[in-house]
Amino acid sequence: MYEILSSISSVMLVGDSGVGKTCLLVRFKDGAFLAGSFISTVGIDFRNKVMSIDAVKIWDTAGQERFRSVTHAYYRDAHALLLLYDVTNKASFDNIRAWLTEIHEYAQQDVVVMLLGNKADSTHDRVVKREEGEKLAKEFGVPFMETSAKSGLNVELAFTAVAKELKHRTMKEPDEPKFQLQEYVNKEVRTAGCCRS
Ligand SMILES: Nc1nc2c(ncn2[C@@H]2O[C@H](COP(=O)(O)OP(=O)(O)OP(=O)(O)O)[C@@H](O)[C@H]2O)c(=O)[nH]1
Repeated sequence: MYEILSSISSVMLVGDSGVGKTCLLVRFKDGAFLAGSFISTVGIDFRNKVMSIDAVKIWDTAGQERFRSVTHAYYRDAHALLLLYDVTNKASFDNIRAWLTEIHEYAQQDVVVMLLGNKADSTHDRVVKREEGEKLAKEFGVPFMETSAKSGLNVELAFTAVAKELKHRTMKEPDEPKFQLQEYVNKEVRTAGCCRS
């Protein structure tokens, strides 16, 4: 147990309140969707999961502004950040720039950041196109995919991709080629409505 915990990667979920951070974590950890009433995270919470690639400790942060000072303290210990917006909420997408500024301010310089457009199952309520997410991610040089905590779309992939990147960084032989995170994501990603199993 100690060995697992000593090599554990720390992944933090960040983004506006209500974008689905807790649901994404629960979907990944337990394979279930938290339907029903929305209970906002207070401060910070975490769960551990042992994946085939590595063990990860996932920090679920509160999106509400009033808890921001609590979460700032945890940024520097994060190896990877999954930054979420909600495809049905334009403001959460517009706030991504502010989140990235905050990440640059508080997180480690070499932190792995991945942008996730969550709630991709909500076709009727969608207000942010996948292309807009792709464009923003390209602008900031971060990998991107859409996810759904409800359907499970790309949830495992989001965590697997960052875990692979982190593992590669620590285990890499000097002459080994760099792991191409975006290429891996592009190859593995599924789009909403797609029926591949
Ligand atoms: N349709 C749909 N609804 C989702 C999805 N993920 C989360 N939700 C719903 O969105 C609401 C907010 O989800 P949470 O996971 O609590 O949001 P959060 O980002 O953790 O919010 P804070 O804790 O306040 O920061 C809940 O009502 C969820 O049921 C998704 O992928 N699809």
